[in-house]
Formats: sequence, structure tokens, C-alpha cells
Amino acid sequence: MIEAVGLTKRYGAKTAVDDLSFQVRPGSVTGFLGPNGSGKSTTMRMILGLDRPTAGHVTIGGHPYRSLPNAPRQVGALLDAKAVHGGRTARNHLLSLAQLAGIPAARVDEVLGVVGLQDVARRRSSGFSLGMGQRLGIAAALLGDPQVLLFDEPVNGLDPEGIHWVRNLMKMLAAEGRTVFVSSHLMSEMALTADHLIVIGRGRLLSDMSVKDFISANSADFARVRVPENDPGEREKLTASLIEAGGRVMSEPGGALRVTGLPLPRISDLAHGCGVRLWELSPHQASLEEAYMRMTQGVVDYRSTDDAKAGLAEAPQGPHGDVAGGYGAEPGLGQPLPVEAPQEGWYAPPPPGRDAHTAPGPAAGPSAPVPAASGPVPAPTPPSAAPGGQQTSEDPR
Ligand SMILES: Nc1ncnc2c1ncn2[C@@H]1O[C@H](COP(=O)(O)OP(=O)(O)OP(=O)(O)O)[C@@H](O)[C@H]1O
Repeated sequence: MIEAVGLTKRYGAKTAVDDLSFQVRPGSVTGFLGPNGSGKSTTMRMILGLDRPTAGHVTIGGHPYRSLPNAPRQVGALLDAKAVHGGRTARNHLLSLAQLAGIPAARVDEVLGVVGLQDVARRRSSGFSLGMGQRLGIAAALLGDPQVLLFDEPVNGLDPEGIHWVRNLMKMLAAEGRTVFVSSHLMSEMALTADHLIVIGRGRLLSDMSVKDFISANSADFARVRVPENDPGEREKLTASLIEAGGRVMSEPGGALRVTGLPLPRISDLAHGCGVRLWELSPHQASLEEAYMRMTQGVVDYRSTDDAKAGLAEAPQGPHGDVAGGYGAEPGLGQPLPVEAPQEGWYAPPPPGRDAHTAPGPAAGPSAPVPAASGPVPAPTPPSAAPGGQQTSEDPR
């Protein structure tokens, strides 16, 4: 088991990881989710003893990584698939790692087979595609047959077949009773791979629950309701009636209303009761991706300007001064609901800029380079001496 208690990492004024406490248990895949720059890699580096926490601590099987006897046999990691000497063949790269960790050479051929690289084992890794590099990094992580495995964005750059393969591999490793901790910024991928989810934003814990609980807490049904566009009065009349009946109503881009808390027949009856014609009344389910976006939107450091999900928040301003963000039967009627915590039945993010946590900072920008590491984790090294040196996550091809 991996256990973090009050884990904190500051780089000067920047707090990359902020008082994080969680447990990663054996026998299941635990997804580690968070937007870019939220502190996932920093957390993994601290677990592996590559970065020293500013406060708090993290242990594997009750010991800090640095005190684990024969650590490479107990813990395997893929942090950066490009942390490879490009002049070496895949086999020689793995052989050198195996020799350092006292792992027999026969295991190298075994893991090359597991990841499907046996036919290119004698090719230099500098000619490898991103996907082949990821497979080589995974082979390195498996080398010591460890009980604890950490993978930082393992499906990066993989084609659908590769993604499917990684997904099954993670599940298989967990089914063997291993502890599998895998980071991603894709909720949809984690929903298919992980049993448990730890979500962070700006270094802080946002959610720690099973995928099953996350789904039941975040994917309630809603109805989409559309009324004739040429009569805003009808829209207002219906909205008032829905709220009065206990529903919660949000504006969607394009003028539709998103209604939660009322079954479809009741919505239809209410519309009929107030004499409003309906052009659409359809059942929908908010996706997990959407729930995740809403959970993390206030803590996104780097935001694209054409974020399709953010568009959901662009509720149209009614010509009669009706609310822009949404209506609610809850406190703050007529006001957009606060977004800091997940709220059942309310899925549309608020308009950009409404959230005090939203950084006005750079629209895009590279994170500070993180030293690379993969495979059986070597004795902790200062960042500048880490294998592969300072590398970026860009595809060099
Ligand atoms: N060595 C460092 N020096 C200064 N700041 C750093 C360093 N390493 C990370 N950071 C900063 O800490 C924050 C967290 O970075 P980290 O790489 O852990 O996030 P991440 O969730 O892994 O992001 P991504 O999904 O983009 O890989 C970022 O703001 C990053 O710029």
C-alpha cells in the first residue's frame, strides 16, 4: 500500500502539492486524475523518493522509498518514457537496468515479450515511435516483478490498440494483487481502467472514492427542454413553473434548458399547465467527463480558449434580463451555484471567470521541466542527474 499523509511540496512560492493525504491499496487500479500542472507527477516523484516533501510524508508498505530494501524489486515506475539512452537497443537498455538492480537477464526477454517488443529488441530506441517508447518504459517498470507499480500517463501517444492493451495490463496486474497507481488527465480513460479514483486540483485533494461511487454521485439524469425560440416569455414562464415544482434549471448554449429533479412526464404536465409549447423534451445523462470537468474547472491552470465544455456555461442572457447562469430551487435562487464542491444534479460549469479560483494567468504554457525516470526506480538521484536528464513531454518525432 502507498500512503501519503499531509504531503506537501513547494518550489519557491509555488505550492505544487498541498497537504495531500490518501491511500493506494493493493488489488485494484487506482486512477490519479487532475488537470495539467495539478501536481500528479510531483506526487509520484515524492512517492519514489526523487523529490523530498516540504512537509508530510509518503510511504510504500510502511517505509519511505529510500529505506526500502531492494526497492527496484518492490516498486516499478514509468514516469517518462523518453528517459532512455537513445543510442542503446531496447534490450540493452533493459539489460543495464536489470544489472543495476540485480535482476537476471532472462527477465529482460520475458518483459520484452510481455510488452510485444521482442521483434525490435535489438533496435536502437532512438528510432522508436512514441507508442513503442511507452511499451519500453512499461517493460522497464515490470522488470523487477514488483508488487507496487506507478505509471504516469501510460497511454500518452498510444493508438487505440495500445490503449486497450495498457488498460488490460493494468487490470491484470491489479488482479494479481499488486498495487497499481496510474495517473491520467482523461476521466473517460480512467472510468474504464480504474477501480478507485483520486482526483486532485492545484495540488489539493478534490475527491477520493471508488469509480462506482463517483459514477453514482456524478451521473444523475437530466432533461433537455426546448421551447419556441421566438418567445422568451414562454421560456421564463416555464422556468418559473419548473422551479416552483422543485426542479433545478440551467441554461444551455443554444437556448435549451437543462432540468434536474423532475421526471419527464412531470415536466410535460407543467409545460401544459402553464400553456407553454415544447419543441424538445429529451432524457440525457451527464457524462463522467463532464462531472470531472466541473469538479476541476476551478483549479485548471492552463485553459484553452475554445474549451467545448466551458461552452456549457455560456448560458444566453435573456432579452428580458433573465438569468445568465441558471436558476435554482436551492438557496441563492437565480444565482449560479457555487462550484468549489461537486453538487448532485447540477452539471453545467459556471461562465468562465465566475470562479474565484480560476487563474487569470497564462492561457497555455509549459510546466517546469520535470526530470525523467522510468523502470525499476534507481537509487534517488538529484534532478539534474536523473536518467535522461531534463526532458520535455513533447513527441520528438
Ligand atoms: N522542479 C520544479 N520547479 C518548479 N516548479 C515545478 C517543478 N516541478 C513541478 N513544478 C510545478 O508544480 C506544479 C505541478 O506540476 P506537476 O508536473 O506535478 O503537475 P502534473 O499534474 O503532473 O501536470 P501534467 O499533467 O501537465 O504532467 C506545476 O505548476 C509545475 O510547474
